[in-house]
Amino acid sequence: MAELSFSDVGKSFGSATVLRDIDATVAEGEFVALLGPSGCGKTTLLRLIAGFETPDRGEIRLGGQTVASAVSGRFVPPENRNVGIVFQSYALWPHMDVARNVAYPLEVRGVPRRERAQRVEEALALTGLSDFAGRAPAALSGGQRQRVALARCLVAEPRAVLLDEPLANLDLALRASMQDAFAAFHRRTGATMVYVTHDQTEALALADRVAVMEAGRIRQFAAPETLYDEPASAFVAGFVGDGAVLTCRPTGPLRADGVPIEVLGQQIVARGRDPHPTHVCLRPDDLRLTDGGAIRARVRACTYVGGRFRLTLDTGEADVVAFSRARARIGDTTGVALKRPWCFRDPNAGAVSPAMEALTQGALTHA
Ligand SMILES: Nc1ncnc2c1ncn2[C@@H]1O[C@H](COP(=O)(O)OP(=O)(O)OP(=O)(O)O)[C@@H](O)[C@H]1O
Repeated sequence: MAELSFSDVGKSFGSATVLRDIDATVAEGEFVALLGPSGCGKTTLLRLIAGFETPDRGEIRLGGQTVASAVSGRFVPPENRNVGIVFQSYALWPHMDVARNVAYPLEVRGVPRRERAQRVEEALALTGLSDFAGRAPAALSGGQRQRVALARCLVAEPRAVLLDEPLANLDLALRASMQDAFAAFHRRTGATMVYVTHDQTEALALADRVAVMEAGRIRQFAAPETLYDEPASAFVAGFVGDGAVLTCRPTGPLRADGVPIEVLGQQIVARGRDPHPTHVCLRPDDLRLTDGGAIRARVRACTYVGGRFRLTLDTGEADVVAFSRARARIGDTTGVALKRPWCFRDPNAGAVSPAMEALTQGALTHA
C-alpha cells in the first residue's frame, strides 16, 4: 500500500474548470472519503488517481512515484498504476462463478494456478465470501456482489483502492452492514482507500479523514470529529452534520477561553480561534431548552429520532435545531440558552475592517 499525494492539481473540461488547487496527501493505509454535493468533482478526482483522466495542472504521486504530471508531461497508464477500483455497478462477469470472478485479475497476469487459488481463498475469507465461491453473481444479493467486487480488487494487491459510491445501489439496512464490512476490510488489509460519496453519514462513519469538496475545491480535509466540531467555513458547517449556521459579530478581543461574540441578540463566549469570526455553527447539542432561556423560539417542527425529538425552532431571526426528551407541539414557545458553539471566519468574508480590528485588538492581553 502506498501514500498518495496531489500538488496543485487542476482539471478542466473545455472551458469548465472542475478541479482547482488540489493540494492533499493521503497517508499510506489511510481511509479517506471525498464528500461533496453532486458535480463538485469527486469522481473526476478519483479518475485522475486511476489514470482515466490527465491533470491540466500539477502532479499526482503514488508510493513515491509520479503517476501524472502536467509539469513534466509524465503519465503512467491505468494498467501500470496497480490501483484497484470498486464501482457502484459491481461490474462482475455474469458467466463466471464468484471464485473465478475474483481470480480473473490474476489469470490475466499469468499468476500460476496454485498461487492463484490460495490468493482467491484469502480474498474470499477477508470479505466473508468463502461459502459463496461456487455461486453465480445472479444468485447473490447486492451486498454480496459488492463484496465480490471488493475481493476481486483486493486479490490483485493494489497500491490503493478507489471506491466510487460503492453502496449507492443498496438499501439502507444493507448499506449499514456493508459499512461495517468496509471498515473491517480496511482494518484487516491496511489498504490505502479513497472512498467517494455524497452521503455524509457514510463518510463520517467510515473515514479516518474526510475531504469536503465544493465546486472543484477541497474546502476542509480533516477527521470527522474536527469537521463536526470545528468546521472551517460556512459551507462545511452547513454540509456536514446537523444544525444551523448563523452570522455573528465579535464583541471583544480573543480570550484564552474563547471568542466573545453576539449571536441571536445574546452575548456569549464561543469556542474558536479566529479573532474576527463571521459565523457561528449551532449544533443541536449547543442549545439548551430551558424556561429561563433568554432566546424565545417557536416550535416549527418536531420529529422523533429515536430516544429523543428533533425540534426546528424559529427564533425570529433564524431557524435553529435542538433536541428534546419530550415531544413539543407545533406553535409552542420555548426558552433557549446557548452553550459554547463554534465560531469561525468564513474564507469568503473578505478583509477585516479597521473598525473591527480596533474592537478586537489586544488579543490575549485581556484574557
Ligand atoms: N468527461 C467530461 N466532460 C465534460 N464535463 C465533465 C466530464 N466529466 C465530468 N464533467 C463535469 O465535471 C463536473 C464534476 O463532475 P464529477 O463527476 O467529478 O462530480 P461528482 O462530484 O462526482 O458528482 P456526482 O456526485 O453527481 O457523481 C460536473 O460538472 C460534470 O458535468
